[in-house]
Amino acid sequence: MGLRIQMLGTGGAFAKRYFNNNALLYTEHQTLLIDCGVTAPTSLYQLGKTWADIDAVLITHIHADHVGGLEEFAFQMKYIYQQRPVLYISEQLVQPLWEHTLKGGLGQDGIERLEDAFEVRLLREGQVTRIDDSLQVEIIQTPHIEGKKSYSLYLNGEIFYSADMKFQPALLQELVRERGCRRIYHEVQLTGEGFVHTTLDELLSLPPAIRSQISLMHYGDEMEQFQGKTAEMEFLRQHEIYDL
Ligand SMILES: O=c1ccn([C@@H]2O[C@@H]3COP(=O)(O)O[C@H]3[C@H]2O)c(=O)[nH]1
Ligand SMILES: [Zn+2]
Ligand SMILES: [Zn+2]
Repeated sequence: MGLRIQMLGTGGAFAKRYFNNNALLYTEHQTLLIDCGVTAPTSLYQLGKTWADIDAVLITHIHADHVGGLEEFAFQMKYIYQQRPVLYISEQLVQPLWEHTLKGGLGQDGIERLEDAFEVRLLREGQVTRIDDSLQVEIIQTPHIEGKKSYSLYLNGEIFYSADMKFQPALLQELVRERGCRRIYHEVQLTGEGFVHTTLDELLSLPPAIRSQISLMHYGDEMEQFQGKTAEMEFLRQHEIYDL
């Protein structure tokens, strides 16, 4: 069986009808959590899973809807499961994640740096990191917030996972035309200007050949009003399991 994806949540940062946009990626042998936001623990619980079911976590950027659940993850693994979970992360995010996000809560009881709480495995742009026999990942820095680094993921040389990003049509065209991309999981901001996200109108401006590869995630509570208004692009539904 190939790769499968199950969204812990498909919501944007302020969504209340959907959990934070975090994903469980099931390979042959492992479960990888992509981002771990504030609502990840509750969503995991609703799926009847525990942190022990997660083999590794990968962080794309340090907004709370993507990292707000990491303290609980690290503490439960330390105090309940006596394990140090694996964390895949861009080397550029190690320092800001620890100094600006985790240090206040996690800094205790011998935990003085990120590596004391997690087995850190560094990701680097331009490099492909093998997570297991059926999953390789490459990080691609994409524009999101000025001065805050954020990374999209290119999985197995064929699946693009946007994380949070502004519209990058040239990147999407290049991935599809030159790098064999056959599937795109893309964030979408359904209303308002795309200052830090990609708007639905921007995605609708793409050629049908690209739009037909796109599944939509990281959307607001108003999603239901946009059913039938997204051309070939389907909304991912949280907790459903999809073959990649
Ligand atoms: O100019 C603006 C406007 C809105 N915001 C919000 O802050 C949110 C942080 O999480 P997110 O990256 O999922 O989404 C972001 C936006 O919802 C912003 O950062 N800058
Ligand atoms: Zn977000
Ligand atoms: Zn963000």
